[in-house]
Amino acid sequence: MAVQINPSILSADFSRLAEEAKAVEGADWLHVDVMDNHFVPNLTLGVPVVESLAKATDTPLDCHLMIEDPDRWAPQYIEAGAGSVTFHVEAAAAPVRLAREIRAKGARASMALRPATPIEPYEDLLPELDMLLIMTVEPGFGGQAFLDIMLPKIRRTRELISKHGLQLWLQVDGGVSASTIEQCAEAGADVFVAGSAVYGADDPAEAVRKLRDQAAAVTASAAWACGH
Ligand SMILES: O=C(CO)[C@H](O)[C@H](O)COP(=O)(O)O
Ligand SMILES: [Fe+2]
Repeated sequence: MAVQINPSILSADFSRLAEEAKAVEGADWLHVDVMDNHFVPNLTLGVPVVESLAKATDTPLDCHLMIEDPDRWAPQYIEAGAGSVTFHVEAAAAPVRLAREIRAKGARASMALRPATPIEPYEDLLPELDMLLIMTVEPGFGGQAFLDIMLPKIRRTRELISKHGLQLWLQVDGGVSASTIEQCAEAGADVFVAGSAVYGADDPAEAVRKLRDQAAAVTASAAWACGH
């Protein structure tokens, strides 16, 4: 699979969401951070905004649910138009059932790990997923510094994906920029969320293209990507 860049609208101007979504058309997915002020100490947007965004852009929506009780809420985001739904394993009561339900409703099922959550206990769940998200900041806010202590976890996860011959995508989110994307790609990530690095740029669409070129150049010669 080619590398993918998913701009995060968390760093966009929320009073102009439709325009901001259009400004990154050409990106692979639009990353939508849903926060409930319980799972994380911040509040963003919910189902009605996702429904409006889905109508305002042709870019598919990658909804990152940083909420309690995703088992209850995830299906509503699919009905609102999300093409991919990520729940946090720390918040899910029944992650296998939830992943199966997301897939059954026609969306891509994705599971996220906070920085302190290891991948190893979840090895057997990987075939149930279309994407795994490794957070490279503590979830809750855009514009934080990239946690390079997450690089070994990205590497170990890529090894597990290869060991089981899986096709799932490996996404990183938090502090991804021109200075950090190459390390993530080298470690094995192939889907990159970028908020401030895209919406903080003068030309967001150009920022997406540059990040994609940078990641693709690394992936082309990365050991993990041979035959990818
Ligand atoms: O999930 C998130 C924060 O919890 C955001 O997707 C992430 O922080 C993107 O912003 P930036 O690229 O500026 O770090
Ligand atoms: Fe996110």
